[in-house]
Amino acid sequence: MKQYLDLCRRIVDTGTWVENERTGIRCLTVINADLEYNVAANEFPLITTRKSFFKAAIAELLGYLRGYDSAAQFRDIGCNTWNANANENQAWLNNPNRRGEDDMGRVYGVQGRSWQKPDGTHLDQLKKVVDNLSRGVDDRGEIITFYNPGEFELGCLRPCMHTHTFSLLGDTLHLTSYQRSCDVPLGLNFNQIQVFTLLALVAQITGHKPGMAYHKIVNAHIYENQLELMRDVQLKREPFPSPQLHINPKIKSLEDLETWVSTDDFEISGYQHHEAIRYPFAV
Ligand SMILES: Nc1nc(=O)c2c([nH]1)NC[C@@H]1CN(c3ccc(C(=O)N[C@@H](CCC(=O)O)C(=O)O)cc3)CN21
Ligand SMILES: O=c1ccn([C@H]2C[C@H](O)[C@@H](COP(=O)(O)O)O2)c(=O)[nH]1
Repeated sequence: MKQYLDLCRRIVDTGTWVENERTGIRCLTVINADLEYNVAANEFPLITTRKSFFKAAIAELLGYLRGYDSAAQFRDIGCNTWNANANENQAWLNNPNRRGEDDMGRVYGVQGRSWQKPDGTHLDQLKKVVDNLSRGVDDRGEIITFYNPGEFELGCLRPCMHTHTFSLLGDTLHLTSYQRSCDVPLGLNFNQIQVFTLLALVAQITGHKPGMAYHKIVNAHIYENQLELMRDVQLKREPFPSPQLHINPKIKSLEDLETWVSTDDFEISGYQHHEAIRYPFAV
């Protein structure tokens, strides 16, 4: 939690104002932030200086792992975060590749599970990584990347958290996740949960101990219409200790994640938090 608050404080104190053409809202911005989560010690990086709706973040992660491409699929499993980008983003509404209501196009999980090869066949990046790790193999390229510049025009948004690299040292699995653009009040609240949970889940289904998750962010920003709430409300609060995450031990395979797993299989304990803050969202 301290590292999150330090990043917020750093943006407020030292950030530079940058115009943003896509949203029309300028952002107070810093470049480069390195966050670390101790998954081995189960220090779940849930924001405590406001109430965090962690199940929606885990649902979003499940949707990515399943290769979802529609905001309706995300809604069905308890996540509303893609409604606006699928249905209210003017550039995407004007894009002839959009296939109607709720379509997100070839974003995130579609690339992760079904990367199109030049011969027209598809590559399942996640399955390759899970299969190798399950056999105890780390080929130094256990990488899942959602970043496919050749298909940007086929999706509603370029992926923000775009690449995840797994590393196996003995029987301990580590994760390094890369993010190009980060809405610190809203997006990072979800992204911290997702990086942590991704490592915990992949360690569980491949039979390893979870170690450290390293979260590397390039452009970290606060939108102008969020600044006052962050500076004058959230940053004035004292954080509580980290809660713990409990994942249903019956989850044992990628197939389990694809079929029956839901947000009911994730619980937390020890979550003390301040009251909710509703930050504005820039489409
Ligand atoms: N401007 C912007 N910021 C983002 O963080 C973001 C995007 N766009 N577009 C794509 C996804 C969607 N994401 C989102 C979208 C909404 C919330 C959000 O409204 N969170 C609320 C709680 C939502 C709930 O109750 O489930 C929050 O208070 O954290 C979070 C992440 C992250 N990404
Ligand atoms: O997982 C996510 C997804 C998105 N965001 C934020 C970062 C930016 O504020 C917007 C995306 O805008 P771009 O113009 O494509 O950079 O969404 C996030 O923080 N986390």
